[in-house]
Amino acid sequence: MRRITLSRYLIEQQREKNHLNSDLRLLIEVVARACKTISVAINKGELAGVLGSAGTDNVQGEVQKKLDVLSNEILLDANEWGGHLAAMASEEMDEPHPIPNRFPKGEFLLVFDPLDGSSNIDVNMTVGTIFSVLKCPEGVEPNEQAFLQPGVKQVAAGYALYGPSTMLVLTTGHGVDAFTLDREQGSFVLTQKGMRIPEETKEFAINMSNMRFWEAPMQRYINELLAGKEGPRGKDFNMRWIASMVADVHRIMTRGGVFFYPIDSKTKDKGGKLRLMYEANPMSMLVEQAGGAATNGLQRILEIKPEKLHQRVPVMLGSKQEIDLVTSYHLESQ
Ligand SMILES: O=P(O)(O)OC[C@H]1O[C@](O)(COP(=O)(O)O)[C@@H](O)[C@@H]1O
Ligand SMILES: [Mg+2]
Ligand SMILES: [Mg+2]
Repeated sequence: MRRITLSRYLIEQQREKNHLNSDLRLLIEVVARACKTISVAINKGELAGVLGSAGTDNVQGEVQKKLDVLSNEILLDANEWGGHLAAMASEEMDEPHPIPNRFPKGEFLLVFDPLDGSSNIDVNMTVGTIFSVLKCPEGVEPNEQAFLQPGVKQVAAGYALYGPSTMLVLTTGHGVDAFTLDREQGSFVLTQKGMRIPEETKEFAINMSNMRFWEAPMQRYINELLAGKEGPRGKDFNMRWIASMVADVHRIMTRGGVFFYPIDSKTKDKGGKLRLMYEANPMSMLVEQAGGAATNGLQRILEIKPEKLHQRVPVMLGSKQEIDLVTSYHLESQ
């Protein structure tokens, strides 16, 4: 089989298809390299002393794990000096991180959730990194305002999955391709071209322990799934919940399904649990590029105009038929 490394793939995407320019190519290569470094640290686990809490809180008021902080630093260090970025923003930092003056600057803005699924770290379960790329509007300072663009403006998005094997799943707006890390060679190799999410599914992912806190349309939808063959849906559904969005979304990208983090009475004041810029937007771009759908219950996530960097949103994404149905329940109840 012809082995296509990520480097070769990106050069071909640039040269033959004109899907990206050399700065975006460099950016993706650098992010991929940083993800390899994060993967090595996660793989060593306790041996590298990277497990456990860092003893600090992030801007979201969440306890930071050592790996949250380390992954954030790895992504910042790797991306500062290449000349491809104007600034970076991260779930783990209060403010955007401008490129220091000693380095050249570029046209792109990089946004990331350095370590997703933090509660899985200490139990040796799958976690990931999520990233999104925007263009810095011309003549605009790369401050918070520059980042507040709807998800439709993303020029690339992807995630690294640190599971039994490490994978990189990527879109530059022309479908979704997946790469697997060959640890001996140290390179990501193309292993799946054109990932597609089937329109129909019998599998859903949601944290059911929050059911009593959900709003009526979400309760109605899930109750109908739980009613199985005898209920209005006329079929039995299966459930999975890994509590790492990257892992749950990767399963959906691979074999279909739906993922929900709806608004509930516990998170209503904050607007939801998951973050629009770091989690919802990049995942929605990937899901739509693979033929699925992503809404906040009322509208396409990618069309939401962010009001602040750390904004949170309800998230419903995956197989199109299910997302259309659950969205229609929310719209009806308006
Ligand atoms: O613990 P819960 O409520 O099931 O939430 C799990 C969700 O929280 C997250 O872990 C949030 O991400 P972070 O680990 O980056 O904060 C998602 O990956 C996941 O889907
Ligand atoms: Mg996350
Ligand atoms: Mg995180």
